[in-house]
Amino acid sequence: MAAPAQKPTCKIGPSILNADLSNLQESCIKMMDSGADYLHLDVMDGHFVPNLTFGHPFVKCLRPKVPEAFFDMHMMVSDPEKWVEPMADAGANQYTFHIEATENAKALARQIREAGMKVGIGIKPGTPVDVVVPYADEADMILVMTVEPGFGGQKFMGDMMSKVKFLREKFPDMDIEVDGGIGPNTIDACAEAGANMIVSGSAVVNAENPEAVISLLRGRVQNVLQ
Ligand SMILES: O=C(CO)[C@@H](O)[C@H](O)COP(=O)(O)O
Ligand SMILES: [Fe+2]
Repeated sequence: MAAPAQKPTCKIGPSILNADLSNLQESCIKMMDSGADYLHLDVMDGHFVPNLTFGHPFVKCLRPKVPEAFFDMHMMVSDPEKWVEPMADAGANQYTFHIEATENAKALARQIREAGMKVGIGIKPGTPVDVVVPYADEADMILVMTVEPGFGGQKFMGDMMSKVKFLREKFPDMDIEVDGGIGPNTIDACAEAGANMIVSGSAVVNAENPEAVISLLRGRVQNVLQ
């Protein structure tokens, strides 16, 4: 029997993309100590997006340094099928692939679940939201990108909020994540549209007081969820 549906709760997941890359362990620990609910780890392959970050060997080294953290892998890669088992083995908790990167989203979702991870499905700004609907049953979370994937520190695309609203109306119990350009000035639009998983990179990582920013973001989302 399927588990009973649970109302989505607010979760704040810092992206460490714009942190000091030579000291990611410390940045991750700092984010968790500042009240992060999870860590959003951006994997880029230089092909699906025009930038390179890190892969499963890095995740495997990071895992024991932040053993309690939930790792949400944002896989901006062209062959998402290829890295499922290595990421699971490295200690990833959720594997978010892009719908644009696979020809068989259903099979990929099954592969991820069989590997013991939660399933996230992401859409780029140019992808219509209805593309993801047939796969929603297979997913724990849908990610609506609010910037073109590839780089941190970009400008928030407010016109993506219509996608979030559409998904929230259709799937009241689903985790809906937004990612890109989110901080104190853009959180209200995300919260009002119905997002409950909030990725924030530069606004949190570059803040003098990351704890205060995380708490502000959480407060704004919780106000709407209540
Ligand atoms: O996936 C991406 C970019 O491709 C994001 O996770 C960004 O890294 C978030 O950073 P900010 O836009 O919040 O600075
Ligand atoms: Fe991301």
